[in-house]
Amino acid sequence: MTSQASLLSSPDNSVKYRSNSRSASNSNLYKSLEDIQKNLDSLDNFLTITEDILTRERYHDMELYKRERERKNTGGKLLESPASTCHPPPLSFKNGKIFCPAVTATFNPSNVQLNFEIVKQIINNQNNFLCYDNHEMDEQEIASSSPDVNLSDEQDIFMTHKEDDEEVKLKSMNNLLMKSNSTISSKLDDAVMKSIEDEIIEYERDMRENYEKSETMECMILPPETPEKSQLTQSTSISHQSSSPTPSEKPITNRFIQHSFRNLIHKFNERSRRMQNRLKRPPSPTSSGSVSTSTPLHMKLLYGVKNDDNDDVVVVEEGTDTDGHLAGRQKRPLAQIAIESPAALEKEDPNVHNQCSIFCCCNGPVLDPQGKFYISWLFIVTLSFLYNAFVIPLRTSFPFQTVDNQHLWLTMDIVVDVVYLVDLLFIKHRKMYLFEGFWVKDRQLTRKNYMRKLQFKMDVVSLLPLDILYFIPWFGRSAVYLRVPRLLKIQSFWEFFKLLDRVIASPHILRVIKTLSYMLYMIHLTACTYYAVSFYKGLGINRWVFSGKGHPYVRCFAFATKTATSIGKNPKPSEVDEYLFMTCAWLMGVFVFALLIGQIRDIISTATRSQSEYKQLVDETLEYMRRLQLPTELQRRVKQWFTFTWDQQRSLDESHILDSLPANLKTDIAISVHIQTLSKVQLFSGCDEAFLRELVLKLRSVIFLPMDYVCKKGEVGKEMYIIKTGKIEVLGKNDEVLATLCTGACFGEISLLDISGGPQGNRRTADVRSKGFSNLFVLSKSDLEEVIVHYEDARAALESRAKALLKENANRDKREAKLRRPSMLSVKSEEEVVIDNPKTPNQPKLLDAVIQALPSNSPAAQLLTRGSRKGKKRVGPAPADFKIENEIVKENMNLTDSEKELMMRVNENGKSVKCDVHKEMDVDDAKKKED
Ligand SMILES: Nc1ncnc2c1ncn2[C@@H]1O[C@@H]2COP(=O)(O)O[C@H]2[C@H]1O
Repeated sequence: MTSQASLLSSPDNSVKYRSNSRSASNSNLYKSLEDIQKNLDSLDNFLTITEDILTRERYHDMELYKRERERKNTGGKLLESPASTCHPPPLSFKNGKIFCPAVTATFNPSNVQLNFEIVKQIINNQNNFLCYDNHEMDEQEIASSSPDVNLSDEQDIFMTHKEDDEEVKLKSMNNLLMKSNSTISSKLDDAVMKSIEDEIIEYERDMRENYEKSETMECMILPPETPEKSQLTQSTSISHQSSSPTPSEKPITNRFIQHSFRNLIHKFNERSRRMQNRLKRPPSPTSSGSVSTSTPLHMKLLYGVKNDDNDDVVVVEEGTDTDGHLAGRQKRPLAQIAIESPAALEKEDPNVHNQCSIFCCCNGPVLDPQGKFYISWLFIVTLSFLYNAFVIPLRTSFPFQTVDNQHLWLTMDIVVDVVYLVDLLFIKHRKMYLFEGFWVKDRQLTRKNYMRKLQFKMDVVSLLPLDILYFIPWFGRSAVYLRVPRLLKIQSFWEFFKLLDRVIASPHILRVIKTLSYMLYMIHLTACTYYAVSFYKGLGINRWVFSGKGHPYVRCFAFATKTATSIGKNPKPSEVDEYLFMTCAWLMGVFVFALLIGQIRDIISTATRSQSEYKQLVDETLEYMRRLQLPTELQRRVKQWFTFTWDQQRSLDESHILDSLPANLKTDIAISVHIQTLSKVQLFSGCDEAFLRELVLKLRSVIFLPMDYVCKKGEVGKEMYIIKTGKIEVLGKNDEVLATLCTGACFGEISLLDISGGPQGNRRTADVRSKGFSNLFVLSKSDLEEVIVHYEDARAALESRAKALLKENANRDKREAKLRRPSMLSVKSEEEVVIDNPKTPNQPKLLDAVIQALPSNSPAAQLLTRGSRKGKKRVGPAPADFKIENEIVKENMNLTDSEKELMMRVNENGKSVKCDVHKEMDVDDAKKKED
């Protein structure tokens, strides 16, 4: 039960739900890290292939080098290496793969050759870079240091510039690495770019250190021609570069680069693994149990972009507001985003803090947009807005603001302005919002979120203190129209109605009120305009304008209402401007009125849709039954079922209502709905929580009328039932009530489980009848099997109960059979009775006493003393004297029943007689036993 309680408590569920969405976000991040790792792995593979190819290239270069030397010796021209190109085709790095458009175009991408070609291309690129740098160092090679440099040239360079400065070479390698890194960086996922840069810096430092070390190391280089050389080059250190720039040096360089690459990859891998581990860590209780933490922000790894202003890599955060709309984007330095700690968040962007220090006086909790406080506050803001919305046009057109009362109006104005200001400074920016499914409660972020929104801008503009212009004589205090910007607070009005719509029990009424208020406002505006026009033209100058008699607002409002609702009977316009006014008013009236009427109709029809559907269904069903001329009693019962079901559930099929919801929400709703019943199901009280969660989704509600049979004995069992409300009777033979079950009890499981050894297999073992109206949950056999297969304890509980019931029923049957047996016997004795003589040689004392008591010549005494003949005797009526004698015996002697019985069975002829007393006694005995 405890487990059920914990399962069913709604806060727990909501936490589970939130933690679900958080874990979803985690898993996304986890996946992307896995992808990064995969990419790194493929890079690693790529390097392995590169190493292979480099070995081949080395031998190839050696060949070329030899040939070139021969040619030079013979005065021939330089040979062009087949591998060389004038302009190395650009390489690109994407999704952990390297592309070379020139190569890709000529080879089938699936071909392994493509990879080799790409690798070759890289090698050429690297060689070219190296050559280029070396050429710069030597004027003799200026001509060949052009982009047209080929592989042979490089070898030449290596040969002819042995004395090149080592540092220059190291620089060239650095450059090469930086170039290749920058190419990769530009193509790599932006999210890891920053990390790459860091790694490169680290790498450069390592390389410099290596170089410094290398200077102190011994150098062992053999001439390229010797086979030993190639072996020895394997073991040479980086310092080889400084000794002899022979072709053998290139592989060393390449290996060095590869080594560095591997290092880099290793570091990347480690880093991503670390991130994954961090993600794997279970959430802290605060983060999982409460929506109030800033945990979601830790997960905000979105996409990196280059900041246009300062070239820093920044991250664009996309947020959604409480309504699920995109709340805008935030750019933040990439360094901050990987995994943010709450502390980091606190420190985040101190400038923002300074910029809006005006807000920082109000430290305090964030506000729940659906909480009571916030809604109450919104109500105050809405009232303030409505005040402005009604009063500004009213005071502008009607002469209601006089010198006498203007201080009152001004006080009211100040009050509502203060409300606006408080809302802007203290409330709105504290409102927490949803971001990627998490409530963001960080104060700085809520503030930023508010400031990003249009609402903030409108709120600021709405507070423009144009009222100051009152002091300018040209405007004066009557220039209330200066307060028009206050109407920009309309967003709060809408927000209030939207929130209220979600919170209150009957939103339809609210919607009608909102729609009516729009209509009234339109009429109000028309009334104000009518008075303003009349005043401008001169009150009472003709029949159309306001005459100035009566209460101006009431009269003008009535005029506007008649116009807007097209009631008519308004004074006829006579002049052009009057016609124009009336035309606009009529058009507006028709349009707005049609719109409003339509809206109200929609609202009402939505509110009553399910009821009208129900009515329609009832009508159709009754009509159908009438057409088929079904028995009146059946029709009455169907009607009864409709009425009761509707009263109980306000819907005929509850299941389809939740169809569109995701499974977890459906389960939560189902649990909340069925909590009462499930908590009473003793059978499942010890079962797994998960079992109940699964079970609850499969339950279907059914209603039975009084004396309806839920199932009948012998039927094939296809469903089992849990009683929600009402009483159910399990009937035995002759409609004997075996058990009465009530709320929380289960039945119908025996035939469903098909217990082995059960007498009837999958057949119902008893009739089950609804005593009154009862509401049952039905669980189909397939659903039960589907769930129970995973929960052994639940199956065991059901089976043990089923077996217990079977045993109980079997015992009952046995008892009944036993009870029936004597009666069967007596029926048999109608035909024949067998009496056994006492077999014992010693007569019982009582028998002796009987014999003594009997007259010695009486047949009975003779029989008793001589013994009876064993055999079957036909039963006949007992002689009258026997009965009398027996009566006497009974009366006079204190005999036991069995002795009496014996006596009664004995007659003087030694014949067996029918003995009704016996039968009666037997039945009595059985009854006593049963009792
Ligand atoms: N003696 C009993 N007491 C209570 N319930 C019973 C008894 N006998 C049978 N049932 C229930 O009545 C159900 C009839 O259908 P089943 O045989 O499927 O399962 C049966 C049991 O759940």
